[in-house]
Amino acid sequence: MRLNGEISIANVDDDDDGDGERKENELGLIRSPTPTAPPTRLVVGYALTSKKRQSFLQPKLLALARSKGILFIAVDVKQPLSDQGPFDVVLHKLAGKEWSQMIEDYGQKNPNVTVLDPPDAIEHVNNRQSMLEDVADLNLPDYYGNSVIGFWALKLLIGRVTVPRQLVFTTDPSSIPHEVTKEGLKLPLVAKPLVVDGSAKSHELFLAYDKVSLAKLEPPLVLQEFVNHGGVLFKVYIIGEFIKVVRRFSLPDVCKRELSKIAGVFPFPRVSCASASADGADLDPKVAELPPSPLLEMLARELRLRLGLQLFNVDIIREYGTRDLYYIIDINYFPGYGKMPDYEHTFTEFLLSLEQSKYEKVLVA
Ligand SMILES: O=P(O)(O)O[C@H]1[C@H](O)[C@@H](OP(=O)(O)O)[C@H](OP(=O)(O)O)[C@@H](OP(=O)(O)O)[C@H]1O
Ligand SMILES: Nc1ncnc2c1ncn2[C@@H]1O[C@H](COP(=O)(O)OP(=O)(O)O)[C@@H](O)[C@H]1O
Ligand SMILES: [Mg+2]
Ligand SMILES: [Mg+2]
Repeated sequence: MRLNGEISIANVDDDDDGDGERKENELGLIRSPTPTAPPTRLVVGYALTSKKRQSFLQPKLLALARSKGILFIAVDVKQPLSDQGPFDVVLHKLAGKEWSQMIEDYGQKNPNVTVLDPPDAIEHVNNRQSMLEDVADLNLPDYYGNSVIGFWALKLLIGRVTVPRQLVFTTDPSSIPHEVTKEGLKLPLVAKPLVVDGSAKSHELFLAYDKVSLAKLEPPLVLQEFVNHGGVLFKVYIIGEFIKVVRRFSLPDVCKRELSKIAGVFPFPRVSCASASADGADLDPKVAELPPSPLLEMLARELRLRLGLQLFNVDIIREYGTRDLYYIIDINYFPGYGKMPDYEHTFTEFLLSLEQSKYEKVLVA
């Protein structure tokens, strides 16, 4: 922590590419980007892809953070982390074992630095099988004090959360039709690459209308039952204890008639990723109604603890025709926060809360 801003020295040449981010000088000292900048309270090192830097490190975030004494500094992934900084927080989303190992070692050697988030926790949600295991295991009665009354009150008041049935295939696509029949998975099915590695390919999904065509798919993949949900999904952004839910357009429902007439597997575009939000759209109120806040709060809290992550979002759909049956279909580490309304305020507050909790720990110790 730099409550006194003791290592700041003024140098207007600091921000040499004009992006508002702070740079280090040759001595590794951190300098204020403008002579009037407030004292440095928190130094955040970031290791992000250029796509992520563009979408996340927007000028409005950098400017607000700077006004609160938070500095963002690019990590040089080719140099040892311990030779850089010093950082209070390291924010990262990069693929690869080498980086994971580097950040893991750094976190262990520097327990005072907050690494957002631990690489093993990220790896867990980068696999479409393990990402949903924690949801499937959520024990709602336990959460509400193990009482039968609590369980029913919860179900009636705020709804049920589950995951679609799914199977994993790692080899031999020719066995898929038989396995799907044996396990009684219902058509249509969504085929998703097993591992999410940030590549476009890991988001190439298919909708399968018949079993025979499933043999054409390329493992490793998961096959997940498609759940009709009225074409709208809820993206629940989590930043520490903060939650924000938005509506996004999703795939349209598939009716029985359509299913009986069509055969094949069809790629579909990343509908829900489009920045066009469904929030202002003229939607059926039953489809548009947001999941109840207590449900989202419970889910976010429980998942944050179970997953060991502070930065993630969850894609939730509500089964069409039900008022309260929710399915979690996807969990993303460090998602596109840049599309979240007011993200710059939320993220800045979050970073300051990390500083505050460190400060409180020091006082207690
Ligand atoms: O999986 P869905 O629900 O579509 O959400 C995606 C994933 O989190 C992407 O991460 P990844 O590709 O690692 O899975 C992320 O891309 P980046 O992290 O590469 O930016 C997208 O950010 P935006 O493209 O900013 O929306 C976000 O919308
Ligand atoms: N089981 C499902 N039922 C209905 N629609 C689904 C299901 N799984 C995925 N979708 C649709 O496909 C989109 C992409 O799937 P998702 O699992 O979120 O993958 P990605 O990680 O690429 O976003 C979702 O936003 C939703 O529109
Ligand atoms: Mg998704
Ligand atoms: Mg995803």
